[in-house]
Amino acid sequence: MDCVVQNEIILSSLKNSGKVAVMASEEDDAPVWINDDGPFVVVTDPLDGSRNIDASIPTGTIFGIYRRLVELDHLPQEEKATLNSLQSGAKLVAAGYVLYSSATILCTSFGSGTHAFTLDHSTGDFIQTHIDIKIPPRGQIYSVNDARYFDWPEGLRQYIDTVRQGKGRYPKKYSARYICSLVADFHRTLLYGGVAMNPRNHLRLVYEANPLSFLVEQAGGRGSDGKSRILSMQPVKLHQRLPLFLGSLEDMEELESYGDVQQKVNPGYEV
Ligand SMILES: O=P(O)(O)OC[C@H]1O[C@](O)(COP(=O)(O)O)[C@@H](O)[C@@H]1O
Repeated sequence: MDCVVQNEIILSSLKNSGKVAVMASEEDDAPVWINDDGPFVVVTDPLDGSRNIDASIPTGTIFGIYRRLVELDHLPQEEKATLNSLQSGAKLVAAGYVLYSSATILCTSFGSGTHAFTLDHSTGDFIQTHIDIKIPPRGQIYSVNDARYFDWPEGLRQYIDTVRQGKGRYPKKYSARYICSLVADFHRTLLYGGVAMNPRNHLRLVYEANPLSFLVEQAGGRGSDGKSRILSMQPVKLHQRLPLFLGSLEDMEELESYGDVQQKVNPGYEV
């Protein structure tokens, strides 16, 4: 499986559903208009963490669902496809991800809690295994690529140095976990608590940050760019990138209290 094939599979399923007006994918430069009468708009990162595939490290699919904006129906196709896909995360009606790991897990929210389902390979059904997930208010894990430590701003360095030593608001030493596969790092954070972050302008607002922020908020946590709530942002470009911090409420509050946590230096690491 690769990103291109996965993108095609998702597009073809959405076409067959008859329910989708437009699909915007991280893999495509522009959104694809599917059906004038489709009530929904789908944004997706079809295969996140794809650099991990050859090493059999977990990967995932992320998606968000909006209603089609009928007031835009009169516009040319290209324009309405883009504007429908640029809705603020506050307007999501559903979001989710599929984690491909030791189990295949579909985690989703329709706006009343976050729930997870595990694939039963013998029947092909997804069985509800995690009802109304609540992220612990405080975790003891931080998840970040800390090879970038010397490119971080002072606030972020101080935060990590502090929790590592157990000198923060929670008087225990934190542990580091970083799979470098956003869905997997997020899934662990949702279940165990703590904070998962990528402080540089790397992850996408539309395809990654909004859907995962919706899920974490529905589970009682917070998604921010280090300063502001992700779901309150108005995307201006489809492939807009930003720093992303997702996690337990208390950990997020503590992290944001350091103020200066967004990495400004972004040399474009080639790994
Ligand atoms: O190189 P970094 O900053 O650690 O970024 C790793 C992150 O990038 C991703 O691989 C996504 O990047 P791509 O969209 O370029 O594949 C995430 O899965 C992962 O969390």
